Amino acid sequence: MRQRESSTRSVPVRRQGAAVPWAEARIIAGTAVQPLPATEVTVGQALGSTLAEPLHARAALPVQDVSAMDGYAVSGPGPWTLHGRILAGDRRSYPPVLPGTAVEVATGAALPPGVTAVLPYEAAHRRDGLLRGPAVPGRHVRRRGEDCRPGQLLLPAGTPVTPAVLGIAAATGHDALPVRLPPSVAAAVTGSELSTAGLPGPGRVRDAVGPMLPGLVDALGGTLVRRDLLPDGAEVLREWLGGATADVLLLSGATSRGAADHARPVLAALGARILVPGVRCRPGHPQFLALLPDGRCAVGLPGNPFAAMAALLTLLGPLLQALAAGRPRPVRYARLAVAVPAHPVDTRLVPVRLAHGRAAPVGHDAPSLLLGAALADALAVVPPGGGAPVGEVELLPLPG
Ligand SMILES: Nc1nc2c(c(=O)[nH]1)N[C@H]1C(S)=C(S)[C@@H](COP(=O)(O)OP(=O)(O)OC[C@H]3O[C@@H](n4cnc5c(N)ncnc54)[C@H](O)[C@@H]3O)O[C@H]1N2
Ligand code: MOO
Repeated sequence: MRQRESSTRSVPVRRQGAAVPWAEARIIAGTAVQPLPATEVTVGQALGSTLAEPLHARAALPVQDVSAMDGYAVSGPGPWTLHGRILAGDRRSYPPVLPGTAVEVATGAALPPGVTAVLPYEAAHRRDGLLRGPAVPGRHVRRRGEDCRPGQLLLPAGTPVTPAVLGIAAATGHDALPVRLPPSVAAAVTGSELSTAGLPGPGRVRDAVGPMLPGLVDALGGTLVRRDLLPDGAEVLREWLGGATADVLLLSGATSRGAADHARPVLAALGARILVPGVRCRPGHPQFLALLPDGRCAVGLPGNPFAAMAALLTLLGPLLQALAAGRPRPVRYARLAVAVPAHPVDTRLVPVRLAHGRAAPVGHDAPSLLLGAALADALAVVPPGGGAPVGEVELLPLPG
């Protein structure tokens, strides 16, 4: 398995209302919205957000010459006579270390002028009041600014704020960071047959989409701030859309063209423009992307649970990336362990396990069933074409 940057391609013109090829649907989602406004938060609050501006070092690291080892800071060739001890954090000012003398130092201790090397305890011998050992000039001395200079560009805007980013920001003197917070997502899971507890039974289907949403949204870079289970009905959906204030709205179920499938007509009545009317993929072809008059997007997820997951990974990822103005995530590829038949015209999203750089299909991938996805590490993107795919396929990683 290896990684590549995703490429930017132009979107061809096509018949209005027709389902869109999978890759094109993702490009449309990734260009449908403007980035959210930037905000300043403390370093402690920034995890999971995206840098809105480049991060520069506010100070040199290290800020002064320091020892990289516990031992003796020596001047010139040995043997040396030993004078005093300096610990990390010691703010007293020490006189220069003269040739032929040494001072005991802790790792991180500031080195006085005149030090030419640090001799670790393990390499030092003390006898007859003298210190001896191999002190190569410059060895175990960390010079001021050798890790980074003040003002140095450390990270570009668009970098996801990970634990390491918090650490380097704090180390170079930042207390607050300009970021774009993870976009907020509100979801309406629709279906009068759905229940949230107990056994499924005649006319009762346990909601399998709702429980997936927090983890999937989080893995794609957003935060699920609201999740409601709604009965079928145009009015209830209209009311929900009117009250949902999140950056992105998700509707699961009701995406198709049946008597209880209200999502598209309700959005049309609200003045939404359908950007992606359907996606040429399996499962998940009834998914859609709509642009509301206020500039927010609504994503329609098919009710079948594995189809809902496939749709979420297809459209929500690029949409959240665009809202956060995040740098493109590396695209992962792997070779399929066995030949997987391609569909003549639709992209297939196939649950696979990864081992030894190969992707092996796990089966159990009916649109209504999440067992394959639960067994899998990723969904393999098998492009259309009829014959068995050759070479590598793109992977959509699954959280966990
Ligand atoms: N005439 C057509 N019918 C259908 C088409 C089509 O193209 N033409 N597409 C089929 C495909 S593919 C899918 S997927 C579904 C999508 O349907 P909806 O999004 O309208 O969803 P529902 O009809 O409400 O439900 C479909 C199925 O999934 C079950 N479901 C719904 N929500 C959940 C949930 N949260 N947890 C578990 N199961 C859920 C629901 O009970 C139905 O069995 O349309 C096909 N029909
Ligand atoms: O495409 Mo549906 O989304 O097969 O289950």
